[in-house]
Amino acid sequence: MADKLIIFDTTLRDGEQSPGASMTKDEKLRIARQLERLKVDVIEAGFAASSNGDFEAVRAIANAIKDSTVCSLARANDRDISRAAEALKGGASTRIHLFLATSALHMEKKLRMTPDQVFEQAKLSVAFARNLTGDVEFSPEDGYRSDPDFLCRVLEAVIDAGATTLNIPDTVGYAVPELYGQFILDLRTRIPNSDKAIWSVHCHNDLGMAVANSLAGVKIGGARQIECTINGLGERAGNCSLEEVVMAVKTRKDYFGLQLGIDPSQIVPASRLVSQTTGFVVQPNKAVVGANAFAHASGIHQDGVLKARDTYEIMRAEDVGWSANKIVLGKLSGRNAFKQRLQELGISLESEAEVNAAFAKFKELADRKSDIFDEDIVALVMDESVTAEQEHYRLLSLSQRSEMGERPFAKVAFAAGSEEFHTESEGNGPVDASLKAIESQVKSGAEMLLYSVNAITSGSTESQGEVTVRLQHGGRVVNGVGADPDIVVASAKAYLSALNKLHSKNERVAAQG
Ligand SMILES: CC(=O)SCCNC(=O)CCNC(=O)[C@H](O)C(C)(C)COP(=O)(O)OP(=O)(O)OC[C@H]1O[C@@H](n2cnc3c(N)ncnc32)[C@H](O)[C@@H]1OP(=O)(O)O
Ligand SMILES: CC(C)C(=O)C(=O)O
Repeated sequence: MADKLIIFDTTLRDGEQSPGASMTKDEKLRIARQLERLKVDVIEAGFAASSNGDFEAVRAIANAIKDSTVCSLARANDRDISRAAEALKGGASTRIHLFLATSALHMEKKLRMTPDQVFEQAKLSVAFARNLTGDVEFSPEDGYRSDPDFLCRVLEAVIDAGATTLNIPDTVGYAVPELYGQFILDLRTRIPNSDKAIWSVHCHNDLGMAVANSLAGVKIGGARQIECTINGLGERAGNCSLEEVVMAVKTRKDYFGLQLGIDPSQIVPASRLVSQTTGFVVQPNKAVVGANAFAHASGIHQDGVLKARDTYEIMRAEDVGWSANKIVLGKLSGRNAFKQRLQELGISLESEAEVNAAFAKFKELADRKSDIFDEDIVALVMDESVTAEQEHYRLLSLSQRSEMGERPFAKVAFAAGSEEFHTESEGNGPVDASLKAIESQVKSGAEMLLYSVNAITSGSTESQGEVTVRLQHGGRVVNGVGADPDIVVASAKAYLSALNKLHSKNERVAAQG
């Protein structure tokens, strides 16, 4: 491939350095297999010398993975390097990744070494690793904050010692794109043997610029490997997001002009797997993999996307592994999106006036309910409202008892026309007991399709609760809504409200017949 960008995934090493993201061997193996399906070029599987568990994880991944290079991190000392080599032994394609800090701050305060000692140790450890494998990456840790003259000296020496990839980390996320890109370019220009190695970027997201910096390292600096993680997982604020750099390079091929080996349709499955494994939720507005990345909630955008998708989408949801883009109906939606959804649901209304009436009801509902499901729309168009005077069933009183370890119990009094009913039942919970008590008298035979609770006044446990109950009977679907600060009372009201709608339809049908 002419000008290929190598994707080096470090979810299993730097990603695992996120507090709370540690993974077992089996979890790492599962993710490695998904990374192989995603066709990443290099999988950094762990830091073999860090623990027996990580050693075993690197070993298992090196044995299982055939299509990606498997890599282990190691400090610049013989023990770490030997452990990495041992864990990687037998792998189809493997790499040892050595690091040693080169910034004045790290050398003096952390390593407590002089620059000359660091220079020697870098050279010796690369040479040692090169005796064990043909693929050696060297990272001058905190490289971006290092003195460029010293860095050039070290990098030139490690290339001579056999390093095949030079990775320039912005370890603390201090870089800005133009400066980082120029930094890489300057190093490449100044070092005489720079073309003997592949140049790589590794950026952290402390200032939210990891992706921008990595792309500048490629575009301005001429790097041909990006180190990144799924969902941007990583130490502190994380690393460069794989999904974002990959889709940026693919979508803006006109600008970057680079080839990638990645199969983008595996991006969303990889994101989900990493999120489920680590318990790190992906924010809804996260680029590419967030739940809202291909969702449209406002009428003007929905209208545009329905007419021509590219009015508001620069990539196809299906291309990155979503099943489709989403038109999310809600209070900001317009008539065109609503009509389209009716069509998809197989509902054809007779006239524009009927569509308008249904749309008005839909807007009213959407003002009260944040999530509008397809079933809400079906209920809405099949439903007919019942005025207070037409109400057949009315709640009179409700009491319930629920104690830990005992089966909940409810007593309900309600009116049906001019009659009063006093009824009681047990149930799985107080709501179930109350609805069973009502049903034991009404005997509607209706099937409950949905029960949902929303807080109308938000933000605290003092909120008014709104319950929606959807019932189906005799081919009809109705929604009943009830509100009350007590969720059990709101549920009984919603149930009776749905029964009222079924009752009023039955009455009308009987009157017509
Ligand atoms: C920028 C990065 O992300 S680097 C990778 C960071 N990842 C991790 O640290 C996760 C895995 N780490 C570990 O499990 C442990 O820290 C180990 C096993 C590596 C080391 O544990 P310990 O031997 O107990 O040492 P500890 O972590 O307390 O201190 C690190 C030591 O390594 C030295 N060191 C740090 N970097 C390097 C390096 N690149 N090469 C050689 N020595 C190094 C430090 O100077 C310190 O040495 P000292 O003990 O003589 O002061
Ligand atoms: C080991 C190196 C590449 C690293 O993770 C960093 O410097 O952030």
